[in-house]
Amino acid sequence: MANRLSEIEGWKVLLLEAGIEEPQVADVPAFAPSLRRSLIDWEFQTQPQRTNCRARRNQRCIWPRGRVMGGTSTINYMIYLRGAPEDYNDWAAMGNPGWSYDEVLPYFLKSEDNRNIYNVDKEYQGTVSQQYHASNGEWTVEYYPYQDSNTLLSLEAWKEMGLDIFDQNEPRQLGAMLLQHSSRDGVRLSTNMAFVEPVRYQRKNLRVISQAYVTRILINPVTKEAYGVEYVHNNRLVQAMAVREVILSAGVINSPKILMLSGIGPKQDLEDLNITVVQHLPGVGRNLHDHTTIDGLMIALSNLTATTVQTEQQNRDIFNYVDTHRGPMSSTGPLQINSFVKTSLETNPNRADIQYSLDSSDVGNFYSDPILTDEANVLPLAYYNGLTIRPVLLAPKSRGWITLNTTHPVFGPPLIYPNTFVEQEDVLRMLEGIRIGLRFGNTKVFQNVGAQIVANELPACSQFTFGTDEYFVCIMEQYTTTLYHPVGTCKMGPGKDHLAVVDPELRVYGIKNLRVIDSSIMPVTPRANTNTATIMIAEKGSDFIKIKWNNEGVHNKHGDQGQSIDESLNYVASTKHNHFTTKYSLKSIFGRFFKSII
Ligand SMILES: Cc1cc2nc3c(=O)[nH]c(=O)nc-3n(C[C@H](O)[C@H](O)[C@H](O)COP(=O)(O)OP(=O)(O)OC[C@H]3O[C@@H](n4cnc5c(N)ncnc54)[C@H](O)[C@@H]3O)c2cc1C
Repeated sequence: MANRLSEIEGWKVLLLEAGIEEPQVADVPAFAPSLRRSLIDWEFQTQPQRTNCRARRNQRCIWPRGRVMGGTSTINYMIYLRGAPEDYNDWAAMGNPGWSYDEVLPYFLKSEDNRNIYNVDKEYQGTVSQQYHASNGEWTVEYYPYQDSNTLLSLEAWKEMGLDIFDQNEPRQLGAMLLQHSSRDGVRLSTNMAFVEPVRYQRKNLRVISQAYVTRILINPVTKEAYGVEYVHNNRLVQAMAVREVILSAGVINSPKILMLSGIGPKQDLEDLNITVVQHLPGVGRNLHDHTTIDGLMIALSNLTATTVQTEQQNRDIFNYVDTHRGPMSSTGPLQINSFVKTSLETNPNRADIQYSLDSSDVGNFYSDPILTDEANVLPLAYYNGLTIRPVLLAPKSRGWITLNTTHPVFGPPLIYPNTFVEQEDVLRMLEGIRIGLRFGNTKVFQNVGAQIVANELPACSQFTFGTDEYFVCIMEQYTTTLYHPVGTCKMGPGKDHLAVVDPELRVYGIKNLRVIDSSIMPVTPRANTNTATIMIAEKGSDFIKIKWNNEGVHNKHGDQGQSIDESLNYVASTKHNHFTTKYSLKSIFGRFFKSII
């Protein structure tokens, strides 16, 4: 958004980010898990519920979100998948003109800088049509430079299961592939590095303030016009005035939170907290859904393919990565293999309802303490002796909600009620997904290298026998986890949809000059990882703004106050990254990483 809007020289753009500058440690693909629960994570947690996360500490699942320049794209796993055409055709059919697949495809292509465009084609024997990829955008997409033997075996195992191998960023979905990622030459490429950094110090009309914590949007209660933002920076409460628009892109948890703090949301909830209601919108914080999965389905690898190595070798790999951006650190291990399958509950014959994600694991650690292992999963993805098979619920029926924390509504985390597995249909789909996952783990490909499914019962489900439906239903309730793709809390929809928060041009209902543009607007989650769709939404959203203001011009109703940035702000721009600015610091990363980040 910041990049696209500051293309217009006559506009001033102020980007406020609560988190710090992007640390260099986030660059390293294999370190992705250790960014969770660090200084650059909001560290949200779900509220205890009967149907999910029961074995987790205090019955709460962790829900990481990036609190850093680049947001969650700086801590995610970089998988580049867009979803199926039907996902977007569904959005359009729900009353959102302009959002069908044919209409959003150009916006996917606009950002894309595919560095393997011809390889993608070759890899899949010429099945990839060039119309589905582009290489002129800012956002680099590539194969990681490194694939270990388990990664390649996993693809073979899916083939043995009868899945076709092809590029799943073309319209077809059911099958498997070696994924491309949002990285450039083996280094993470966040939205910050792709879109903000290249123009940040080049364009005078773009100002970026990190560590600026937005507390509310300023709205005239009479005219219901948004005219600015209030935020805390350097322990001072500051107001920035907007001449044209305020754009909220605080993500699926904090966008609804900031709306509610600004008097926009379910009337009763706001009144309970003595917040003056500016606009009653019952959908704010509702429609929360996610790509849920489980722990506890694991393949133990034999010495033939386990990648665990001595510390000396790890150090060599790190030095090698620093020098070359190659080797085990330059990838996310077996997570590079994706597959989409359908269960018998999916009525559309061409549509996937389960995705499989294959996570590097340490079998001994996991079975000695599955909870702590999940929370403290800081080992690089490159070294493992187990593969966790995660069947992912792509089209969940259950819907949860988010509301303000009554004791600390402004600076405390909002309350997250995910409602995972409340709907029986979700449980049944997951059960089938687990059974397909077991077949995958038992393929000849894995048997031939001495790998096998671990049939140990996890502690909270030890009253059941591994392999029974009862056991797996128990696993769902106790060892729930997620791919961390929550969406939907500021739903886009037509006016007649009582849960809609924004219209199809992403304008907040009932409020002038205020849009929400992030993953929270997705009415239904795409059946794929959500980052690529979020960037598409930002591309499309910025065009809405350009079209509106280029047609209407600016009518500054705020007189002298109407500056896009409060110029009285005594702000000194930081041009340095706070962490790991030298090669040396990366080389000693194991020693220093935890002290500096966590
Ligand atoms: C561990 C993990 C792995 C993932 N892996 C993948 C993957 O491989 N592929 C994929 O496609 N998707 C993945 N995702 C999901 C994907 O990254 C997100 O869906 C996407 O980044 C969401 O973008 P967003 O703009 O909606 O929100 P965010 O990226 O979260 O951006 C919101 C921004 O607003 C800031 N903010 C919030 N509140 C305030 C405030 N009060 N004041 C100022 N600033 C504020 C935040 O700090 C943040 O920078 C993953 C997510 C996680 C957590």
